[in-house]
Amino acid sequence: MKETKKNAVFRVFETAHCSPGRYLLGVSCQALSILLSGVPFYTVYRIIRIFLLASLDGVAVDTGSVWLWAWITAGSIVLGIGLSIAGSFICHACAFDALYDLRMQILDHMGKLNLGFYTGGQSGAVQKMMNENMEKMENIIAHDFPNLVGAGILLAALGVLLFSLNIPLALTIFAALLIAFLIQFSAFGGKSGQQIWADLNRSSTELDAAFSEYVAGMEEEKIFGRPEAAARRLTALVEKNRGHWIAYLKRVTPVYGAYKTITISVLAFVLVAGCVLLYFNPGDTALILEVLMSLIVGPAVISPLMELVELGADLRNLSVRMDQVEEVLKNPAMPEGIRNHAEEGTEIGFHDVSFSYQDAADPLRRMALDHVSMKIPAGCFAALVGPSGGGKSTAGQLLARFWDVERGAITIGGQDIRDFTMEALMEQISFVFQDTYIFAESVYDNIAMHRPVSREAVEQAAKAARCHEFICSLPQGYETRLGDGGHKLSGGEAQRIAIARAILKDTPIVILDEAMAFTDAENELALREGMAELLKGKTVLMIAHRLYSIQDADRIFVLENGRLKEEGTHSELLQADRLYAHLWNIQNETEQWQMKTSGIQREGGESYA
Ligand SMILES: Nc1ncnc2c1ncn2[C@@H]1O[C@H](COP(=O)(O)OP(=O)(O)OP(=O)(O)O)[C@@H](O)[C@H]1O
Repeated sequence: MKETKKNAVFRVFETAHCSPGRYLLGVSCQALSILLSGVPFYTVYRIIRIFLLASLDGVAVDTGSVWLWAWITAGSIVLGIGLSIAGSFICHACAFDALYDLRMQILDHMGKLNLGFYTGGQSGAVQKMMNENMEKMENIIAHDFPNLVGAGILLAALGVLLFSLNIPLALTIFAALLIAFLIQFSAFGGKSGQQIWADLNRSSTELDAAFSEYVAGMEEEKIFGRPEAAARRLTALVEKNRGHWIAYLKRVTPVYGAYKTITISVLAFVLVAGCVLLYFNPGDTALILEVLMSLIVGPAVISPLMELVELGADLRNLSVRMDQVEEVLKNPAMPEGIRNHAEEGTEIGFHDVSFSYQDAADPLRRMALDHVSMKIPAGCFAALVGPSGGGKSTAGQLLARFWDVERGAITIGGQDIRDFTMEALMEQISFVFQDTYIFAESVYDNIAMHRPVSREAVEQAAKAARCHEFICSLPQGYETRLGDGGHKLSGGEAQRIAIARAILKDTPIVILDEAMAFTDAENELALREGMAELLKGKTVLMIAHRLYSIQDADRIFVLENGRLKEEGTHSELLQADRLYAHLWNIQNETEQWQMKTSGIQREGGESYA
């Protein structure tokens, strides 16, 4: 059965917990002010009527009544302005409150989601929603919805007035407008109309995505590919989009022209109908006045009707935006435990852990970790190695609860990590990623990460992470602004900032995921010396590709295709002569080959190394 969704405005207020009563008051004020904007049409008619009747009857004009209607006109205008200001103020306040509450809910909820949410594609959608959608929702709630209600009420009131005045004339006005709107709907209605609209939307989205990719991939395309081929692909999409626009315009333009002409010339329809009525009822003074009234009030119907149609589309828009908000809020929050700290040390245990990124029902499901059991004693320097895609990063991320395991358990100090509060877990773990995010803030803030730490502590951590020197050479030293619009760091420099963060955080467990991937040989050596002292006594899980960098590890775990293949020390694993020994030999051969080739080049005197 098709699910019927509640009105989008109700959904906003239901989700955002903002007073619907206050909003209703604001909308009522706005609606009343719009309704009052119709009053002068009636009062002016009454004034003209007084003058016309006096001149037809040859009597003096009833100036008292004229003044009364004039005062009513002025009063309705002043009251309308007052109500409009009050309504607008209340509706804006409600919209800001509602959106503030929605933003806070989303932020709060995002804080409860597993960290894996941020490594997926959804974070981009959330960014878009927080920036673009919220702004547009404010507009719809503060302006469009009150205007829509006001336009509806005004339309109903004018309808009642016109029908009570003269039914054939009222029917003429509404029939003309109905025909105009039916013509307009015909442009988008029907299978072919909807197809044209859907094709245009699809090709525009496709074009946007292609443009972004074209710009983002320009470097690679120029170096490895053929930029002219990429430009041709883009040109084809531009042509396609142009074709859809032409099809759309061919359909819409004549229809829109007819719609506009009919709505604007509603007066002509009233005039024709009025003349016909007067032809059959010559000398009917009341009828003359009714025709006059219809001529004055008729055009007043057009603008609220147009607003109803246009704002209706905006409301559909609000519904789509609310769907996106609800989509994020629907992501289940990660259940947290109640343990505030680890009492039993920092031994890490993987107990028969299985995990997949795909659902159980997915036919392409592949286990990222498959029945993995590992024990890393407290204070141990452990390494995770193995072929690419073996599950090393996944294992590190599961330990920090980026996701929860599907089977088995991960423990710290014998305690399931799911029993800890997230804060308690994060107090035990530091994570240094291969790709480091640098905030658009000062170097100091990027290392301190908004924690109350002294300048000395930050500098000490930077010294240990071998980044103090390059920081001092920056224009404003530790106050230099980094990130977007600021000083750009190299990959290696950014990674050393991340290591400084971890050193400063000083947690008993440190996970290093290819943390030295961007570090050159000289810096890696210096970094190791600096870190050795700081990692002393800590439980370290190092994920590495370069085996020579972990040969001193107390324990090495070798993962392949999500399975733990072997474990031991470097010499034990070499002796076992299995996967690790094989990988070690390949890396050695590669290095010797590199040394040989650079040697040959040097001998030939043509080396650029
Ligand atoms: N966010 C993700 N969504 C879906 N699949 C993923 C995700 N991250 C990793 N995978 C898949 O899970 C498997 C294990 O990946 P993982 O990154 O843990 O391996 P790895 O050993 O760290 O690889 P590498 O050495 O190349 O970094 C791979 O098949 C990978 O394609």
